[in-house]
Amino acid sequence: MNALAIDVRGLTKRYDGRAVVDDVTLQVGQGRICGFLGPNGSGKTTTIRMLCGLLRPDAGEGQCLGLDFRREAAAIKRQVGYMTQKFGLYDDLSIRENLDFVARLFELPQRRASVDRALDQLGLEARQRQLAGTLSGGWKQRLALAACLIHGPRLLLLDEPTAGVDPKARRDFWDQIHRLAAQGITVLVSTHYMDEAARCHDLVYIAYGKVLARGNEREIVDAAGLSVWALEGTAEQGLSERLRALPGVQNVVAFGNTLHVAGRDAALLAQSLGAFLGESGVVLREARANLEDVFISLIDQAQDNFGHGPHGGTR
Ligand SMILES: Nc1ncnc2c1ncn2[C@@H]1O[C@H](COP(=O)(O)OP(=O)(O)OP(=O)(O)O)[C@@H](O)[C@H]1O
Repeated sequence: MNALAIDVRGLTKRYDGRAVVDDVTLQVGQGRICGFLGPNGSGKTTTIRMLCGLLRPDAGEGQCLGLDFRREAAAIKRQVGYMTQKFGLYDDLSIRENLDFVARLFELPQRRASVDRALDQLGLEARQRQLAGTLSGGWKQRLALAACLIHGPRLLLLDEPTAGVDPKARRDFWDQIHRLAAQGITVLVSTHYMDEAARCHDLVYIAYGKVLARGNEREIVDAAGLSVWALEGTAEQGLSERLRALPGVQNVVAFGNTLHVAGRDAALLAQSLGAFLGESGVVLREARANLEDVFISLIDQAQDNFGHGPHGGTR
């Protein structure tokens, strides 16, 4: 691995005695794109805010950009671009005015040149006079990214940067992220989109504040040891529930017209499905687990281990 841009251990944050980030270790190599995944309320934003010094951790040690992330938070902030979940720029200022405002906040010595560079980098020159409030979601995200980049950060912390953005704009955004990483900028990006997870070099999956999986896509899928069968082209009512009730079936996920039936005990799963097939006449084929199968299985397991709520979130 390259030099580490993020290297923290034991990161912990408690609210009202409850650890919402619990002993998290995070290492991201310089110039890498690390996807940060997990259900709603799993602790991604809290982790990101601790890394850039906006929130004080209750425990944890380590370095961000070679600086002690607890003691040297001010110096880290100057080298980090943080894109929050919510668009935080001024709707009634133009693109250029917004970028100029951010450049002033950073007290950049050559403000005009910095703004011009950011406009050029993100392809925003032609729209520079347009009011931010009139931009579509995709262009707003582009402007937000330009604002993050204006002070020349070495690390980008992006919190669900493409939520609600259409596929073409998301693809453009990710092409830009890859161009930045190729220049040596490190990116930690939270996302709920599996296609975006697949575009990251490394992934970290967190639930209930704990890291449940890490590695690249292949490593995570292999480590999960999930056996998956695909059932195609059936729209039978209630089939998912019947499959879910079989011994050895951990989860059933619909992908369009295909159902993925997954379990950890391959032999038991095959046996159950074999018996079920005989009855129903349904055709199954063995499939390779994908990231979504694995993450759904991980969150189900996490709910058994330390969750209390119903499926779908940890809040
Ligand atoms: N200031 C706070 N006071 C109390 N609880 C908080 C506070 N901030 C966050 N939490 C709780 O901490 C947990 C983690 O929240 P966080 O926003 O980090 O999750 P997340 O993974 O970013 O979620 P999402 O994907 O929905 O953005 C949640 O249960 C949240 O309600």
